[in-house]
Amino acid sequence: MSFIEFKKVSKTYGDQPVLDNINLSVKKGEFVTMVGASGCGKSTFLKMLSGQESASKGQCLLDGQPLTDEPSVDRGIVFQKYSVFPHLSVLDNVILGLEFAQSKLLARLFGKARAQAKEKAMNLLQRVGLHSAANKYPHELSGGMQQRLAIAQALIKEPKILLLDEPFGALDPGIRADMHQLILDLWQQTGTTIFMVTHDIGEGFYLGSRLLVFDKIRHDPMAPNAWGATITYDLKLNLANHGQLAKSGDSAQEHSLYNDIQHSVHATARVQDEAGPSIGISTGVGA
Ligand SMILES: Nc1ncnc2c1ncn2[C@@H]1O[C@H](COP(=O)(O)OP(=O)(O)OP(=O)(O)O)[C@@H](O)[C@H]1O
Repeated sequence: MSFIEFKKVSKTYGDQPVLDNINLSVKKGEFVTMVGASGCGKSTFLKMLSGQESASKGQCLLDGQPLTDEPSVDRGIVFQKYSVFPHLSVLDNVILGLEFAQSKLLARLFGKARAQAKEKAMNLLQRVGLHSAANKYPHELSGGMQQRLAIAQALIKEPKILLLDEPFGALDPGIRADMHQLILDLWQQTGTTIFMVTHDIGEGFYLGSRLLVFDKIRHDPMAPNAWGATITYDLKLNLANHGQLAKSGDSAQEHSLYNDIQHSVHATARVQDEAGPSIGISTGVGA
């Protein structure tokens, strides 16, 4: 049975279609990266996975059950902009993740439960390279450190799914490379299923075990918002090369797909920006 399944899912906001006929089946432990032109519904898709938004049509299933629209410890979320609490220390930010999960009423743990939470949080801070900053406050951290903290905060609950919305988009290239290694290490250690939105197609190829492209297959230049996007490419990436692709020089096939995807995403972005006649329609390529 699939771990996550979307069956004929569509999403509209008011009368604006955003996503159309999404069909997807994901197994436990996949690392799914998602790319697409700005505004084509990638964050909306993540919000449906997180339960913040529900489908307008179709079914979203987790372990065969409809996804609930309540925040759940099943799902940890990290956004592009640092989503940590400024008035709490690094350590308390991570412990808070557990407090919310374990003590829903008070969001506080006491005594032995807090001591255990502290030990678990320190272990995780060690794994993300922040243990020596445990008593600092977020404003004392660099951007990369704040994203490490946000990832630790999401992972402390041992979520079944980690949702990442452009988590490295605001970071310098050198720090991004460190974060790539960190997220690949954590993925391999935890076996968590990851969905990650990125604007960087190369990052999508580099990190993912599977890459989804969201794009519109129908465009009306006079009404750029008339149609929603769907999944136009669903690529299983070469696991033998996983994490090495960008370094080792891509395989010819993946290189050519990279170019096709870049072309179609840019064409859609151009149509949306200009609402002009230069239209690129992507042809779907199955995995
Ligand atoms: N809560 C909402 N109410 C109404 N419209 C919304 C809402 N959230 C998103 N939209 C619209 O849905 C469309 C898709 O937005 P979404 O943020 O999912 O796109 P995206 O692909 O993640 O974009 P970006 O890459 O720029 O972050 C946009 O036209 C946006 O304006």
